[in-house]
Amino acid sequence: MSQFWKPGTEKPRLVDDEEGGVLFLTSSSSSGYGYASIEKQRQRLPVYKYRTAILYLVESHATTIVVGETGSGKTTQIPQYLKEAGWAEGGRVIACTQPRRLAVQAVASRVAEEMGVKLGEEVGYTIRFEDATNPGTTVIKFLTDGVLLREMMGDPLLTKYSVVMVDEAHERSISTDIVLGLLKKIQRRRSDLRLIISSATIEAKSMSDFFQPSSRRHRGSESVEPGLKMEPAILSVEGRGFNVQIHYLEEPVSDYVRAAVSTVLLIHDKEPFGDILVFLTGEEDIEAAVKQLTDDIQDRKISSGLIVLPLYSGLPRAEQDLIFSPTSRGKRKVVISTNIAETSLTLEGVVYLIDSGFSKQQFYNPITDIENLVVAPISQASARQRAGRAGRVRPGKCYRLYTEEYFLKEMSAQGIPEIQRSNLVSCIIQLKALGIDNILGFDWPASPSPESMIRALEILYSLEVLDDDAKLISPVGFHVAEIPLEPMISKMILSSNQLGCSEEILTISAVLSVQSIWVTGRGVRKEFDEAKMRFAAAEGDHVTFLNVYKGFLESGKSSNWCYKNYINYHAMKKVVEIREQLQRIAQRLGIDLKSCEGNLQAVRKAVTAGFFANACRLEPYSHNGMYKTLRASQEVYIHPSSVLFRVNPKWVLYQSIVSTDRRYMRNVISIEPSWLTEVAPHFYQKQGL
Ligand SMILES: Nc1ncnc2c1ncn2[C@@H]1O[C@H](COP(=O)(O)OP(=O)(O)OP(=O)(O)O)[C@@H](O)[C@H]1O
Repeated sequence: MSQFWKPGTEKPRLVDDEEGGVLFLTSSSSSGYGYASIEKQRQRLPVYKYRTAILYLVESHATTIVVGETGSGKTTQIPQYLKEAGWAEGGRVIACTQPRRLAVQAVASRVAEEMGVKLGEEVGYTIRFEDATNPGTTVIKFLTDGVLLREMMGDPLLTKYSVVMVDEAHERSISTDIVLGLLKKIQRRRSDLRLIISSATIEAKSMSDFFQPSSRRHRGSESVEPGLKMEPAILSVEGRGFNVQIHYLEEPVSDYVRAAVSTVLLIHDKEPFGDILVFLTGEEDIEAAVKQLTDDIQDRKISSGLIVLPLYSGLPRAEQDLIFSPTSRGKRKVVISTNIAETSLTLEGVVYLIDSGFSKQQFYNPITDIENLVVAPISQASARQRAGRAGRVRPGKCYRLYTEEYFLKEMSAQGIPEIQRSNLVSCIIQLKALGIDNILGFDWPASPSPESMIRALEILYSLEVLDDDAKLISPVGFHVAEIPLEPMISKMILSSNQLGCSEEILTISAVLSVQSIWVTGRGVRKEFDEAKMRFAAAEGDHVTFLNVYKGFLESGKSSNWCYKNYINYHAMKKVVEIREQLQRIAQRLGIDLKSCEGNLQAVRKAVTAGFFANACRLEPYSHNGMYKTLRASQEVYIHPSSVLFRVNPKWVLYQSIVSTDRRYMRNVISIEPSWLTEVAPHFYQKQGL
């Protein structure tokens, strides 16, 4: 297929000679970046001209909102300016949050490099399950907003931080929104705490409205510093790194994976060297693109020089890190990614950017309690962030796989905040653990629907982590809140302690935390089904996972073994990683690490103790495998990927639902109905079961 590219109307902003001319590289390899000293590179970033203004505003205002183009230097420079100005003196720490783990690590290592210090000492980072900081020496700390939220459980006023910078605030992840609401609350108690809210595409006005002091807030303030302004300041950083030329399609395409592959080959044929970053939506279409690209290269007998690298959250760390390795001369790297690379990342060699215009997004319906991950159009703000991954160390080109008219007329300016389209169970338990009892009255930057909140409270109540007054029950509620997984999985882990099967349940929890351990896209369906049958357990998917995990360990964690058995090697390595981390947390919570030695009833009961609310019964006389949920009498079916597909036991539990033509249950296990009343008598009444 061919594409018809036309340059977009976004005016190319030419690089000011003085600002960026010297940085222009003729060398295609990333190693060329070393020509200018790091100090010079820092001074050439647009944000440098605003250094004094930023420091003045932070000094004089409780909250400063910084809006600046992608690549202008907000993330890497502002924390350093603050440190240079003394905000890290006296044992205080400067925090900078990011919505994504990958960005946290990448920016922390860049800042450590710029400061000439070892990562993990003066500059450190913390992400879920990984802490690379030194409490004695770290003064600039990058962390996900989810981790900052967890830190608040131990230190509600965040006393060790002098400044918290919430970066990429436009993303409006659930954690970002909760963090913003809580920081506003903390400010009322700590006027010495400074906030910086930054992004390239944030709606500064609405953010500023959110942080306006209310009279109520003033009354509650304790000893406001003299001269400190509580009204937020807004600073707009003008200028960008390098020009990124935007190209749109003349006609829409229906198959964006195919279009992305063709565009990669087109660039490789026609354009000078420079790496390519492609944004697709998820593991399946990324792996499909990797395969198509590899096949096309072979068919066309191109002496390729192309190094194709997938990037998604399900990949183990070592594989993800390959995207940062420098490209050797004569080679071209193609990174095919989900939106985990959308914000804050600088991949030095990237010159060309291909944007499919889609991402996978969560949509939750509180009435049916069904959460769907669907492929949906991105917003203009996301498209700008994606384009901003090029043009960071040299000029770039961005190919949008949609028309300009579509960008201007169909794409929304900003996405819907995650809090308004997600299940709130995890979010509410965290707020409760922080002592926020009046959830409905919480000051949200964007309010979630009352239905979602009520549904989440109901689920937490049924899990027996909240009492009749909707307060966390000690200690179980606090333990569930402490395990960084969805509360139903956490509850299952805690229950495994009494049932003597924590070893097995930790494995199951780790598998439930990755997307899928099966490789479905390869070869013939029949072969895949046969491979799966080698591990299949009559009890269902959870027990099957135990068999796969055992086989993987016995094979010496062999990739070959995975390949032969249609098992996703990357996912299995991730399972091993997550399991190790969960084991440490379980020990900290006093859970005995014990195996039930094949007593599968204990394992199934522990799963029931977490997921009892997702119980379903096969409809009597059903010929097509129709189940009804016990809770809402919803019609559901076992997903074809489950080992219980067509087996249809009478009583089952599921982990999640995916809706396509029907509502399908994923990760299904058979149970005895009597266990429901045994583990959750408060939830199920004996009658009728
Ligand atoms: N790892 C790196 N290698 C080389 N240059 C880098 C690296 N990280 C950052 N830079 C340089 O610093 C510039 C500023 O990056 P920074 O992440 O601070 O920008 P930003 O304004 O926060 O952008 P964004 O909103 O896209 O995150 C980049 O455009 C690039 O020139």
